[in-house]
Amino acid sequence: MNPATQAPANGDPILVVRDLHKHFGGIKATNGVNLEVNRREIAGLIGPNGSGKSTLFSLVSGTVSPDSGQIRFDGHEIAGRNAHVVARLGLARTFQIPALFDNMTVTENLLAAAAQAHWQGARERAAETLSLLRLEHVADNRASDLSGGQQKLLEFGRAVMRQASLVLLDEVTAGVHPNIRKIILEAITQLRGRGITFLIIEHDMEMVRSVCDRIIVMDSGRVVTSGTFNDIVRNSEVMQTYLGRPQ
Ligand SMILES: Nc1ncnc2c1ncn2[C@@H]1O[C@H](COP(=O)(O)OP(=O)(O)OP(=O)(O)O)[C@@H](O)[C@H]1O
Repeated sequence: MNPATQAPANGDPILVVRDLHKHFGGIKATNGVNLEVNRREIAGLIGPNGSGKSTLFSLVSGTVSPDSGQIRFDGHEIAGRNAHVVARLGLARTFQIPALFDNMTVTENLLAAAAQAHWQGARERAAETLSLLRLEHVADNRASDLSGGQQKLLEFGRAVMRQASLVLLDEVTAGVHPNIRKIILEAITQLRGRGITFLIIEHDMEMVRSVCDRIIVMDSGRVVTSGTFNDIVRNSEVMQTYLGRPQ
């Protein structure tokens, strides 16, 4: 059985995005995005390169301000709010290129993430996170000495340390060894069991199939459809849009 189906989403949206626009010069990076993510859902966000997925993450997490539109997170209107405010409300994101403190150890990187959010119980949580992500053996290594895959694990761990209710993962398994990908997939499923919601940008359709309850498809700055993996695969127009262009 697909472990991702053990804790179904309950239909209560934690994130609602309405008519979200952002342009960079003449490029409409998001051009009227509408989407919802339900509590405890693992939602996949797919689409061709340049379709606006990372920009959407930046708009939702507050590192970029929208030109117009609404973003409602856990009952709060957050469009244009500062990233620190959004993080404090319980939203965490990872970046495609891990944003680590290179000269600090793995444990220190985890503790630093907690210091930015919830310090209480941070040492215990760091130990749990090291165990969840099988990073105990490198706990005292500097982040810069880790492999690329381990750095991705640590980036994920830093999001976990923030005790967020919604975690946005930007290609967290891209280019990692299959063993590390398995650790990440198991951790996502386990954390969802504890009530955390995930929105995941992912190009790897096998990863999407194995972990996501629902897939949201973007193209040219808009959401074009959403559905289960089987719905999406059956939709030949979407598959052509997604697979018919260079990735
Ligand atoms: N800071 C920026 N300045 C100028 N253009 C930008 C900026 N950020 C994004 N864009 C442009 O906006 C469009 C959407 O980019 P975005 O990175 O959101 O797409 P994406 O779907 O995440 O792509 P990928 O899968 O390659 O990461 C692209 O044309 C991109 O070049």
